[in-house]
Amino acid sequence: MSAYYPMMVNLSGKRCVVVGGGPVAERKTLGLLDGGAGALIVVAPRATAQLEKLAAAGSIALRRREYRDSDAEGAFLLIAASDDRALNARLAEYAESRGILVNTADLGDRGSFITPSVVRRGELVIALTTGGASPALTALLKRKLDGEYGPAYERFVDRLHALRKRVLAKVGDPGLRASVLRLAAEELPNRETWDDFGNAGKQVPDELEIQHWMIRLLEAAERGR
Ligand SMILES: C[C@@]1(CC(=O)O)c2cc3[nH]c(cc4nc(cc5[nH]c(cc(n2)[C@H]1CCC(=O)O)[C@@](C)(CC(=O)O)[C@@H]5CCC(=O)O)C(CC(=O)O)=C4CCC(=O)O)c(CCC(=O)O)c3CC(=O)O
Ligand SMILES: NC(=O)C1=CN([C@@H]2O[C@H](COP(=O)(O)OP(=O)(O)OC[C@H]3O[C@@H](n4cnc5c(N)ncnc54)[C@H](O)[C@@H]3O)[C@@H](O)[C@H]2O)C=CC1
Repeated sequence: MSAYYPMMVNLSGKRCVVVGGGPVAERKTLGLLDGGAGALIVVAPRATAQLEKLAAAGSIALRRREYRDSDAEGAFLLIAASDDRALNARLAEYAESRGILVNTADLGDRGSFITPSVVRRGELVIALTTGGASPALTALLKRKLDGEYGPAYERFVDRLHALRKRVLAKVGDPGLRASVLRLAAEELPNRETWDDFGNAGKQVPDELEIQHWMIRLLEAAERGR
């Protein structure tokens, strides 16, 4: 059993390469795009319709042929998702020897990282894994979290972010600052208000609304001292 260290990696401007073009490669490719991968190359003689669509839209560069080592040149990250076990094993070794982060879809702990399940709500990212013990459980828990943390969280986190910037600029006392920001986070959207909140669209938080929120929270924090 391996122990894993979770990180959130910034992929903007980083070259990422996926080897394979089946449903698994497709899922990993979509995950990389959601994660902001800059230059994304997919290499496979056969690719799913969705991967072909992404190529036609210019979101990925699809090389419709077998993998060659030159494909991995300059890569920051590589995903070995072909159905050729020997190739995936060789890719893991090749990438590791060159300091390229590598994931193997069929040989979990042979790579340098594994891919978690992810629920995204704007800047809120919930990632989970069983470390290879049960990907089926990972997928099940993701569906539960997806229901638990609805679309309203995106706007809520946007507003928390705007509030935090304002509080950091305006409130000098670090203790008071922390109290205000903790109180704000405790105002989680609840099930009754979800729909209103979520359906209000992805508005940019209103300056005045944030200012009023900060004043209300400051008063509550002062009262709590
Ligand atoms: C080690 C790891 C390496 C890696 O891929 O990074 C790995 C390995 C393998 N998966 C296999 C099978 C399945 N994988 C899924 C689903 C997912 N697998 C994912 C990750 C991981 N899979 C990493 C561990 C993560 C963890 O444990 O938490 C998810 C979370 C993320 C993603 O892939 O993007 C994604 C859910 C996405 C979502 O829904 O959000 C399902 C369920 C389904 O399809 O519904 C099944 C069938 C049921 C079952 O087997 O449990 C097999 C056997 C293949 C075979 O039989 O040939 C191997 C090979 C092996 O065990 O070594
Ligand atoms: N990690 C995970 O979540 C899961 C992993 N798997 C494993 O992932 C592997 C891939 O699964 P699928 O996408 O369903 O397979 P698939 O058989 O649908 O697709 C395999 C892809 O690999 C490509 N390929 C084969 N040889 C290649 C080469 N030399 N160079 C470049 N591409 C090549 C094929 O053209 C095809 O696009 C399977 O071997 C399976 O063991 C399966 C299910 C889940």
